[in-house]
Amino acid sequence: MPESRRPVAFADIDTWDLEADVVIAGHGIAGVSAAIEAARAGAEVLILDRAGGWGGAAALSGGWIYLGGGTPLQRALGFEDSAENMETFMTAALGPGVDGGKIHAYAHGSLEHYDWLTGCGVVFKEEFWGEPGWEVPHDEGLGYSGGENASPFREIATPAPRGHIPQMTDKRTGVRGAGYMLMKPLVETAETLGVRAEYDTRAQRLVTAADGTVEGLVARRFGTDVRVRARRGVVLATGSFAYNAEMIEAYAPRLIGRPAAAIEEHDGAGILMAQAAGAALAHMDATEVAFFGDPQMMARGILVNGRGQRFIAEDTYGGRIGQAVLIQQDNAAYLVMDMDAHEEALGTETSTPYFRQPPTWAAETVAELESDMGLPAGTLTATVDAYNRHAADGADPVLHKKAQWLRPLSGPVAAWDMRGFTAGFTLGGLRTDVDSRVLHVDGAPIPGLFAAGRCTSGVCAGGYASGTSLGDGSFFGRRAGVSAASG
Ligand SMILES: Cc1cc2nc3c(=O)[nH]c(=O)nc-3n(C[C@H](O)[C@H](O)[C@H](O)COP(=O)(O)OP(=O)(O)OC[C@H]3O[C@@H](n4cnc5c(N)ncnc54)[C@H](O)[C@@H]3O)c2cc1C
Repeated sequence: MPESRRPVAFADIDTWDLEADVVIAGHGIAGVSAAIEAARAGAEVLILDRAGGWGGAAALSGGWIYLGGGTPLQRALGFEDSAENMETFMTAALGPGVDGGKIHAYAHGSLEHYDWLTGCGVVFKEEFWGEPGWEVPHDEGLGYSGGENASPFREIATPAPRGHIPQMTDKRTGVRGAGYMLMKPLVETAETLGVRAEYDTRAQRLVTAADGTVEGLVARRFGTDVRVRARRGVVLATGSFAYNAEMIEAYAPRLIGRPAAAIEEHDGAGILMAQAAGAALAHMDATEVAFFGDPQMMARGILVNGRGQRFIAEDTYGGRIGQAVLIQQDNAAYLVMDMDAHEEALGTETSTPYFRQPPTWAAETVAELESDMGLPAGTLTATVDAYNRHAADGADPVLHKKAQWLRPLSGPVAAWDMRGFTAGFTLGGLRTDVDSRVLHVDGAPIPGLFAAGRCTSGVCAGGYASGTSLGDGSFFGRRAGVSAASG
């Protein structure tokens, strides 16, 4: 029998085990941001987490947080940006079907959000990393993180790097990574404000009054029910459903067997609890998709599909490549490079040296390579012929890779079999308004219920840029805290 998610009737509870004005389920990025703002608004705040401590996926993460509009860091490093420019990029890159109100609020609130983060003690080092990469190799504070400077977005909006990375020392993911360096000052800020936390406490069901108002929740701790009263509001901040196999099958089946950049605690609990109280959902099919390739190599080569054809500008954001491979190319991709390009790539710095594996095939000619790869005769050769003809003129009229990466392939060539090299996490979830109120299927807010982070549908409706999860989790987490505190 699956555990019940149905709301418990408020009238049936006589005694409460824990009590606060605002009760938050989940002590990751959305939860801690909600806690700080609720406490600052004068509420007594209690955070519950099913894990043994704070942090969630956020503390293990790469720490990229999407900020722009001309932040002090962008300006100090010589980059022009505006809220309008940021909004244009986000609308184009994170759709189709973005929530225009959320993107507008996010882009226009970004400067203030930057100040809020640094005011809580988050440090961004004044150094830019401009090479292709998944993460910065050192402690640089700014980088491109969503294909802003690659086709098609560089033609749609003025390119500006918006991936802000909290400074780390002696980088060690999960201990001294940038995600940890984002979470630590926020948690310390919450503690200073008197926010309490209870761990090993798993929120299971909401408690609702007869009129549907959320009055608290029931959690499980070591096999026992814990009844938690929320005098002003409950905030759900429990993360994605990447590790709920049934939900993945139902909503985002391309991710079956390939969860990544998520934690096992992301089992969709917050979504299910709220759904059982009538909450609406949005973009449940949307997924972030990482691609296990080295960006320094990909930019210098060509990526082809199972028909030997190019399908994306190879110098774009790796997450955009991942989505294209998994969703449009049946999870099949091959990287093709000549020897010179390969050697040049190996001479560069990367944060992902483990993606630099030896090639699967190597041959003297493209025709031989094509045959070794089992591609239909004439397909890869036609692709390379066309690529080379235009690359010789410094152009890529097919996919618009930037001129700096264009060079005809010549001499011995090699290919990497990258079929199935994708994994990711879910972006869909509860439908919330710009004030992080959870919306009922009838469109009205559910009284007393708020949510943020990956258990909601945030700024990403389809596309993704690194930093938008920590970004919208913290931005709309804050709003959830303010709304919940105002009762
Ligand atoms: C290796 C890695 C790298 C990443 N890199 C980046 C990056 O650079 N930039 C970026 O934007 N994103 C990145 N992400 C993704 C990002 O970390 C998450 O999407 C983000 O943390 C989601 O925020 P959240 O608050 O919704 O969830 P979390 O930060 O995971 O917090 C959710 C919390 O809820 C708790 N919880 C779950 N269920 C319950 C329950 N029933 N009751 C009580 N508590 C519960 C969990 O234990 C967890 O502590 C990365 C993730 C990983 C793992």
